[in-house]
Amino acid sequence: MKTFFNVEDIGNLDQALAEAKEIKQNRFGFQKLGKNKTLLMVFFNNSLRTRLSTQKAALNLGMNVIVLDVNAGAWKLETRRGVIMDGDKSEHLLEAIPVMGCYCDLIGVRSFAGLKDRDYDYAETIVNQFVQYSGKPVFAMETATVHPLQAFADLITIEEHKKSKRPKVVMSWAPHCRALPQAVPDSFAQWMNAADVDFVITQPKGYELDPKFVGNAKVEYDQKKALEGADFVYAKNWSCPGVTNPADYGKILNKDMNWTIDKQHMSWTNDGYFMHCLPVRRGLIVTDDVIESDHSLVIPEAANREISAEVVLKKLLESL
Ligand SMILES: NCCC[C@H](NC(=O)CCC(=O)O)C(=O)O
Ligand SMILES: NC(=O)OP(=O)(O)O
Repeated sequence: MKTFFNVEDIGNLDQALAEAKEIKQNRFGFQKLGKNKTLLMVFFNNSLRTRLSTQKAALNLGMNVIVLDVNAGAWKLETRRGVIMDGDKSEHLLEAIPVMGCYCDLIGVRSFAGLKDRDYDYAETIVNQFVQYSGKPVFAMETATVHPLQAFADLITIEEHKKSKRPKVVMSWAPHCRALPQAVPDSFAQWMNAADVDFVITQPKGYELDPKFVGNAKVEYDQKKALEGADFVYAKNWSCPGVTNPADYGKILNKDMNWTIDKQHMSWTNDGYFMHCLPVRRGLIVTDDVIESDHSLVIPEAANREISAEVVLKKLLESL
């Protein structure tokens, strides 16, 4: 595996899940693979889980790890080409990327959508420059449109908790006070479409995700109908993806608190589990009683981030 952005990159999904199970039982079994290899993690945005779990996974594999927080100590980076750099940006991304590539063997990049220019975000402009100019394998730690380490960890968690061969998984939009990217729901949809689950997306009108991620998923605008019989409820906010109206890209169109996942919402499910990638805003996305209940999987999901990252790093190391 030379890059990790989409579900296809991991190869056969059943095999990847089997590998995750094996690694979970023996996380230090491949220490030789990472010896004298360096992972560079580049963060343009905040992180708790991705930062810690990916670093832990690399250490499990015997790797060395360097972390760069671009906004805390590095030179401010210019990303546009053809500009006179007489502002506050001291260095161009086109020099910074190959320089970063000199010091490592693998690069993880976190660079969220700016939510201002849909074409710029959906072309994955920043991360593709890392792929093109770093000379090293690059993987997503949440980019403008994908967060595959999260989706893979979520799938592992569903596999561990499912009570039927083909569970019903419902991804529900929920309200939020800030405009959030679509990377988490995009990737979750992509991975659920590839997995052996009955997948439904529910959202208010105007929040339709990009068709390339929705694929053949069922879209149900009535949240109650969608949640009926659900085995897993995957809550997430996202801002307007601008599919039906490009001018609305990145906007908050709706803050309807009837979409907040509370006890009543969970009572419509098949004794379902609650899931969220975290960080989560209580009172907006989910109520305290639901996230604290014994049917909340938010901590096991976060724990499985170490496992998804280890499988991915192992595959990238094997291809060096
Ligand atoms: N990596 C997990 C989610 C990251 C991001 N959430 C956020 O920015 C939440 C910030 C806040 O609640 O203020 C998102 O939705 O893509
Ligand atoms: N779920 C997730 O990616 O969390 P962080 O943003 O804290 O890394």
